Amino acid sequence: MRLIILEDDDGVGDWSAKYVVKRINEFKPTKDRYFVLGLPTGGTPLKMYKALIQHYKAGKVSFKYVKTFNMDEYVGLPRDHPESYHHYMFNSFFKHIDIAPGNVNILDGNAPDLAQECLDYEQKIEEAGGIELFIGGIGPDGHIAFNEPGSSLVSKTRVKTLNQETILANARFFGGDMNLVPKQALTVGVGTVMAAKEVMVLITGAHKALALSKAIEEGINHMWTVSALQQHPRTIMVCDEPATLELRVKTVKYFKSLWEVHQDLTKEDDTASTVYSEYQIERKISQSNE
Ligand SMILES: N[C@@H]1[C@@H](O)[C@H](O)[C@@H](COP(=O)(O)O)O[C@@H]1O
Repeated sequence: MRLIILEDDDGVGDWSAKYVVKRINEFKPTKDRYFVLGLPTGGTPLKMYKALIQHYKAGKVSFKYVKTFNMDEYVGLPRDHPESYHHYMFNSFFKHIDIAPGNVNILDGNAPDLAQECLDYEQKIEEAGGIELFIGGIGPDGHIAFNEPGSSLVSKTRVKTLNQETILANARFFGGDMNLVPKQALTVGVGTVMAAKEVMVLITGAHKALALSKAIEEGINHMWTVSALQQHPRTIMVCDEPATLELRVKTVKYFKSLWEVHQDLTKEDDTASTVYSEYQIERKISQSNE
């Protein structure tokens, strides 16, 4: 597992966006070979989405051959509700980039048969060839997606009842009123995230410090579901300084000593630059046709 420690949440947004750009460009997606990206919601990834939009506008990346799968969605919240994850994703990211709507996948929390919706979602991920890079966020109780404490670590996409802590944490998005937060959600499972080829988790703020320490310094435990990632061969945790408050000094020192190596992870190589220019050419052609 890698732990990238940045000064603040701006640093986390910038670093993670650069990493996504690099991974997509290195993959060189085409119409016959899509890059499959797993995406989170919440306050934490907003800066990454902003930075990705800037990279897209600067012609550094295209999402034309990218398929996305979101982690979760509330049950029973209308799709156009300002706090639905459909609404969040469209407004914070999708409407600003060149992704085709048909390549966006978000669980439908209003589906007539929720269990079937979850089975179909797993099927769609499989048909897309599996997730290349799953980006996630965590709750202060260490849940990944909506895999609350006690969730099975091999779980797949399913309906989950949210616990009090999550409802309380998310009440800030519903005018501070816990009663307005949906009590259930559809979520990919821990096993769904584990099946991705690579996972990147974004963690910012002192309120996530205990969860981060449980995730990396203690054993795998279903009460801190993000800790399952210790068994994933390719995981990157990207955090800010406040999130490291509960870590041991030697843990922080160790990961900081790898800074040079970590910086290299976002550097584009020569081949990737060639891909940029292909995108740029394509963009120029389509702009001149507009
Ligand atoms: N289901 C979402 C998670 O997917 C998200 O990671 C978490 C953290 O959100 P925030 O980034 O706002 O702290 O919130 C919710 O519980």
